Amino acid sequence: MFWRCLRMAARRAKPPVMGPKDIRVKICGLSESAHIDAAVAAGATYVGFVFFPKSPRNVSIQQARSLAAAVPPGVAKVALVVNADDALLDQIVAAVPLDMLQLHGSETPERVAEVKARYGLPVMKAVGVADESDLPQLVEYGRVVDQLLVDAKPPKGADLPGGNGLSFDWRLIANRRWPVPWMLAGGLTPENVALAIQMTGAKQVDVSSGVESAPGVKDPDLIAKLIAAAKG
Ligand SMILES: O=C(O)c1ccccc1NCC(=O)[C@H](O)[C@H](O)COP(=O)(O)O
Repeated sequence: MFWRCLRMAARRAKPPVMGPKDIRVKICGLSESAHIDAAVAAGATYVGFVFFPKSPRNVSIQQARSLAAAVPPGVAKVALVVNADDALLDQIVAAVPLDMLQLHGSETPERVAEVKARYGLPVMKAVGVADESDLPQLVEYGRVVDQLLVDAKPPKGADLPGGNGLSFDWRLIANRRWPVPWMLAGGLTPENVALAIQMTGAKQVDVSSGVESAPGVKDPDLIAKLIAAAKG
């Protein structure tokens, strides 16, 4: 009896531990259903569609609509936009069944709040990090968003505000925490993702060019390798 009570107390005292397999992965910039299938089969939690004409990963609203139909329940469909106005967002949200909006431009906290209220969808805001001075923005946006995307800051004059395959110094965010869930992004690959998770404590990662064989061309093997490496 004594030992049974002791065992039960020990079990109760154990805090729930998040194992490496619980790491959530978002594969961003998908434009072919075979690649969505590969991401889903490998255990992706989120798939992202890019609506940004300058991007090699850009999809039309009709394309995204049919890609979204191939995503099984339980995998979140994310629309990525850059400084989109209401007219564009209205069209995307009306046509594509979505679980989240990702704002990847210079949207202000006020605009983020407006988008959240207008569409009633969870909003993730990307914040570019290059050095210590970029960190206060994460606190500011953390007050209005549902999730933060902690991404590498694009180089000056870059065509794309994200998806550049560049990392930032992960030591900058080691042991930092924000009041909302967050994803680590920027230059993650099957080779470095485990170290990035270990150094930053990220529980979610977002990857685009690190699982491509050429800009905009996803590689199913790299998708599987990346997700396996992230989940330990
Ligand atoms: O991926 C794009 O082409 C893109 C275009 C415009 C804005 C954002 C874009 N990508 C944002 C993402 O969510 C990427 O997954 C994130 O920046 C990481 O990219 P990468 O370093 O290529 O893994």
